[in-house]
Amino acid sequence: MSDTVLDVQKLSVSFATAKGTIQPVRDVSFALKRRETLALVGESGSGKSVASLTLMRLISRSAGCAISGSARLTAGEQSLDLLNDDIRKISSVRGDRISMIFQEPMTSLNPVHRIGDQIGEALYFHRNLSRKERGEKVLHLLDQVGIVNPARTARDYPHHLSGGMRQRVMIAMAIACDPDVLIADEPTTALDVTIQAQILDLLRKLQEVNNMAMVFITHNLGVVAEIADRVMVMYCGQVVEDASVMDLFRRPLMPYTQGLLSSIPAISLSDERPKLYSIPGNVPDLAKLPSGCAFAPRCRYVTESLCTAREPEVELATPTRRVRCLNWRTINNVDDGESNEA
Ligand SMILES: Nc1ncnc2c1ncn2[C@@H]1O[C@H](COP(=O)(O)OP(=O)(O)OP(=O)(O)O)[C@@H](O)[C@H]1O
Repeated sequence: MSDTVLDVQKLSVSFATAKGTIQPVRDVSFALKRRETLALVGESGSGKSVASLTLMRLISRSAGCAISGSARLTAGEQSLDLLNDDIRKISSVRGDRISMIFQEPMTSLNPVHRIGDQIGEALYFHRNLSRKERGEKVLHLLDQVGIVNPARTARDYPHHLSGGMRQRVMIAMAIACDPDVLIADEPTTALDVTIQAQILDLLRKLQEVNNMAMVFITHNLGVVAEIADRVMVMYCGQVVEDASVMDLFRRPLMPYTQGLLSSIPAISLSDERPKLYSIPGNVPDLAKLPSGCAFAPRCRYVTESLCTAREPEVELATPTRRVRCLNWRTINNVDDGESNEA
C-alpha cells in the first residue's frame, strides 16, 4: 500500500477580478505521506490559503473562478479526487478524512452555539453515535486538547473562552473524526509564544497518536523548524523551493528562500546587534506579474538577460528537493553534474 495520503498534481486557481484575471495558485504539485508534516511558507498573498481552501473544496469552480489539476486523497478504502469528484462525495470525507483548522477561531466558531454542540457536529454527520456517546466523545476531545474543565467548556459559548482555548476548541473540532489529513492555516499566529508552543506540542502529539499527515501554513520559520518534516516555499502562487527541513535550513538554494532565512532575527546579547536582512521591494501585484521570473525584480542575483526573459520551470535539484530558479546552480556553485549533492 502506498504511503501517500494526498497527491496534488498541477493545481492552479484563477479568479476574475476588476483588475483582470489573477492566478494566486499556479501549477502546484506535492505529495503528502502518512504522518508527514509539510509546511507551506511564503509572504502574505503567495497563495497558501487559496491552495488549501481549494483542497477543502471551500473554493470551487464558478463563473469567476477556474480551477485545474487534481488532488487525490487516499484514506483507508477510499480514494477520491478532491477537486473533481462530485461534491456529495467530497462532503462525506470533509471534516472526517480531511479537515482544517482555520486562521481566526473567532470568525470560524459560531457565536450562538455552545462549544460542545459545535464539536459534536462533525460526529453527528460522520459517525453513527448515540447522543450520549457523542457527548462523551466531545468531553474526551476537549480533554485531549488540554482543556482543564471539559464539561464546563462544552456548555460555554465561544465568547466565554480565551484565544488559546478557542484555538484548542478548533483543533478538537478538526480532529473529532481522526482525520488522515489535517490542514492547519496559521493556527498559532494570534497566540502568545507560550500558548503557541503548547499548541504545537499538542498537534505533534495528536499526529503521533492518530497517524495523521499535516499541511501546516505559517509565516514563522521558527515554527517550521519546530514542527515540519518538509517545507514548500511559495512565491506569487508558485512553488519556488521544496526540500526537507534539514536541507532547506542548511542550504537554501533559491534566492527568495535565502532571503527569508536571512530575515529571521537571532537572539543577541551583545551591544552590537547585527542588522537584519530584509528582502527589498514588495510582492508584485498578481494582476501585473513581471515577465520571466516573478521574483526577478527583488532578486540580488538577477541576470537581466536571463531572468526577465524566461519563466523558470521547477527543477529537481536532488532526487528529494525541487527549486525554481534559472540561476540556482551558479548562485550555489553547483556544477551541472553535481546536482545530486546540492
Ligand atoms: N475570492 C477571491 N477573489 C479574488 N482574489 C482572491 C480571492 N481569494 C484570494 N484572493 C487573492 O489571492 C491572493 C492569494 O491569497 P492567499 O490568501 O492565498 O494568500 P496567503 O499566502 O494565504 O496570504 P496570508 O499569509 O496573508 O494568509 C491574494 O492576492 C488575494 O487577494
